[in-house]
Amino acid sequence: MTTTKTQREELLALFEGLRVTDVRDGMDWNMMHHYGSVSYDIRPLFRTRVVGIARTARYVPYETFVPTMKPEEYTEWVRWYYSEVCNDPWSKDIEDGDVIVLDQSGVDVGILGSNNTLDCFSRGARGFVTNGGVRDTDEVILQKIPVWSKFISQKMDQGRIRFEAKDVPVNIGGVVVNSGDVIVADGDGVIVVPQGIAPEVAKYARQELENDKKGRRRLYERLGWELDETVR
Ligand SMILES: O=C([O-])CC(=O)C(=O)O
Ligand SMILES: [Mg+2]
Repeated sequence: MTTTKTQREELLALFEGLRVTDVRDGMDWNMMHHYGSVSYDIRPLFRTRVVGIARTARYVPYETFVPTMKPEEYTEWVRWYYSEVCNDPWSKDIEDGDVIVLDQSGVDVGILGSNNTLDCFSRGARGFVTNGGVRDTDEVILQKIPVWSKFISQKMDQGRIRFEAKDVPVNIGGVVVNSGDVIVADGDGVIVVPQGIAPEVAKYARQELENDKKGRRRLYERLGWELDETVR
């Protein structure tokens, strides 16, 4: 995994402005046709784009039952659960430019919400990808926090899911994501680029973007349209 701040900035600069489709093409140009595209059922909560470096964590189903208790005892139990069982030790590691990638093992909870996404965002995270759910979505959208998820879930974590490991390989929509991989995400979904091939992928992705711009610029001119930033 890239460690220095400068190396991270250089890596991210290679992908700045590239679309998911350009990066898809750049992977193809490197004979990676089989790899990188996260399943199309993992979608953005709203139209936005992000380029970042993956920071992964895995969560698994909670195996234990919830003891019977009174509502006034439940508040304390939930506090314990979030601090000891479904915690997020990876959040202390967040660096500028991270995309948080969570595997929630198919559990129907909103592991991401209005609070924890904003907290991570304030620490430098640029966006979030989960193969599970997000909740509090009206506020997440209002706060403009980029999230790609499989579904929206109303449910909290306690009694349902627990933290298992951080910085481990995770399977997100059929792609193994490692901490340090490059993540590009936009309205077309999410693509993952293994760090080792990132410069070669970015080079041919850039070629595809420039060809697309050139072609569409000619069509804009034929149509008498004003040129916008997507063709300049
Ligand atoms: O509690 C959670 O795990 C997610 C959530 O609702 C929030 O952060 O607002
Ligand atoms: Mg919440």
